Amino acid sequence: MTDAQADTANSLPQKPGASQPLTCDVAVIGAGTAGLAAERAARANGASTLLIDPEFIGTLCANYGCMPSKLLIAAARARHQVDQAGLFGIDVGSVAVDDAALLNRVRSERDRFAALTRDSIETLPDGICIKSHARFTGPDTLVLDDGRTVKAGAIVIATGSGAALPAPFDMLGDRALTNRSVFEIETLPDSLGVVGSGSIGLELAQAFARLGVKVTLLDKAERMGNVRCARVHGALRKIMERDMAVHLGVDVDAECAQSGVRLTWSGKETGEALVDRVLVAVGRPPTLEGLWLEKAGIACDDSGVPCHDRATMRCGDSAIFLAGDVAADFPLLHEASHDGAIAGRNAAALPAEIRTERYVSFAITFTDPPLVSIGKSEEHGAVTGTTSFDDQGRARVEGRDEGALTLYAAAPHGTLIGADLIAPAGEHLGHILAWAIQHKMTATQLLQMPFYHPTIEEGLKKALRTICGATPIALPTDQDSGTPSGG
Ligand SMILES: Cc1cc2nc3c(=O)[nH]c(=O)nc-3n(C[C@H](O)[C@H](O)[C@H](O)COP(=O)(O)OP(=O)(O)OC[C@H]3O[C@@H](n4cnc5c(N)ncnc54)[C@H](O)[C@@H]3O)c2cc1C
Ligand SMILES: NC(=O)c1ccc[n+]([C@@H]2O[C@H](COP(=O)([O-])OP(=O)(O)OC[C@H]3O[C@@H](n4cnc5c(N)ncnc54)[C@H](O)[C@@H]3O)[C@@H](O)[C@H]2O)c1
Repeated sequence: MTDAQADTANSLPQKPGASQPLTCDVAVIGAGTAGLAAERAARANGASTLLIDPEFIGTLCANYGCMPSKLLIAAARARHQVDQAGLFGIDVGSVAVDDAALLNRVRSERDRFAALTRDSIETLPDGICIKSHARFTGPDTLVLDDGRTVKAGAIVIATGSGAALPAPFDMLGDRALTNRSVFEIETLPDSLGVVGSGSIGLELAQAFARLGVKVTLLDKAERMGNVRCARVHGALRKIMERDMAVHLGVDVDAECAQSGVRLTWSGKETGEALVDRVLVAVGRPPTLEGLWLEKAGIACDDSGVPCHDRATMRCGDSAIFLAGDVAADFPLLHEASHDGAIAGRNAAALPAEIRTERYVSFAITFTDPPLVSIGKSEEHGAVTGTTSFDDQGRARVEGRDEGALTLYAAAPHGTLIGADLIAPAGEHLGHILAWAIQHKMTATQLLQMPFYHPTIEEGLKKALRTICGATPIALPTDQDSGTPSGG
């Protein structure tokens, strides 16, 4: 325990009756997506539960994450479609964005989603929710803000993650935005620096740019979005650069200047830009501080995250489990909710162990077109098949003919193991491929499925045929090997 933590421990107020510990089979720390799922699963499996959270404001997803970001992206898409109308011979005249109306819709819909999440918390049985932080005082005991203690048969840590705000961005005051403040702005800035081209940076940089903001996107890495395939990254870069300036492989410095921020960068290139605000999207470390984990008696990895088994979410042979972003495995919504279900079920079942096979890894970044990464890649000794959407039939019809796809398959049978793509309807192609990969389908088996014409899905055929051609398994012989117009 640090001195500061010891001080906090000593100063925790004592509630009358604090000497009587609260007891339960499973205590869950954090009422976000993962924690709510863990509590539900533990209770459904017969455990008595306590759910501890200092706020109970609903989830990160609803308040500051998935939902407000998709609402802003939806507004940007509406504006972009209007901008594209000329391609189809439709003259819409001049376009004006009403900042206040646009941002109010983002916030009011966001508030509605958050209220729905809070409503679901309201329906939990009486006595389960405790409004407090929780800190470990031992492997099976917690202390609350008011000094009460909790003794639990098992404990699930589901405390999520928080936006990193490293130097020099921490000195910019409210000129630096993170995912918590960016949806609160009253007007769109004229210019915006976006530092970090992970999912948050890519999605919001493109949305703001398409709403008319002059965006400069910077990353210390040479590839945006951690994209594995050079072809797909090339297509992503071309798409992003259409709307903004992109500088990769650079160290970024920032200082307050005039009423905005001066950004300077060096490395692969040097440059500077004066921007109104900076969105800092350089990662989200797990929320572990203040949990007094050192008292929990569990081993942690080099970055301080408790070592855990993804099949059970259990930390070693302790009665402590992880769920959601705090586990730092795949900080995504569907994984947080799956983690929670697995952790809650196993926590209730202790000492029995129920192992779950995890989903194939699957991430969609909601750029336009969407960027998708699934499963394993070439690095794992795969056969590859590629497709370009630059002249694909249906994509061309829609005026959305850009993008690239790389499929990875294992020799000798052409079993699909992964994919990288940026493509129109990418989120739907991604689901088809993720489901096929999860079911261990081969390229031949997927080719034996009906493909409607003309669709974006037809774009998959070329990549699948290349993989079939590279394996001893022949192309399906009862099928036409030609390509329909634009297919
Ligand atoms: C801008 C943005 C966009 C995103 N978009 C997507 C998307 O489109 N698709 C997708 O799949 N994922 C997306 N994500 C990721 C997704 O939102 C997260 O993976 C998911 O919400 C994590 O859920 P969680 O339960 O782990 O965390 P949270 O929902 O943050 O829950 C953690 C809870 O722990 C509580 N807590 C913290 N410390 C303590 C303590 N000491 N004691 C008690 N309680 C504590 C907090 O109050 C909080 O309620 C996005 C994230 C961001 C930031
Ligand atoms: N559509 C989605 O599913 C979605 C959307 C948004 C966020 N998320 C989740 O939220 C998580 C966090 O998102 P994120 O975009 O903040 O993090 P990230 O880890 O995905 O990307 C961070 C980026 O910042 C760069 N970076 C780090 N430090 C830097 C520095 N000092 N200067 C310049 N660049 C720097 C990194 O190279 C990296 O490209 C993601 O991992 C993702 O799981 C998901």
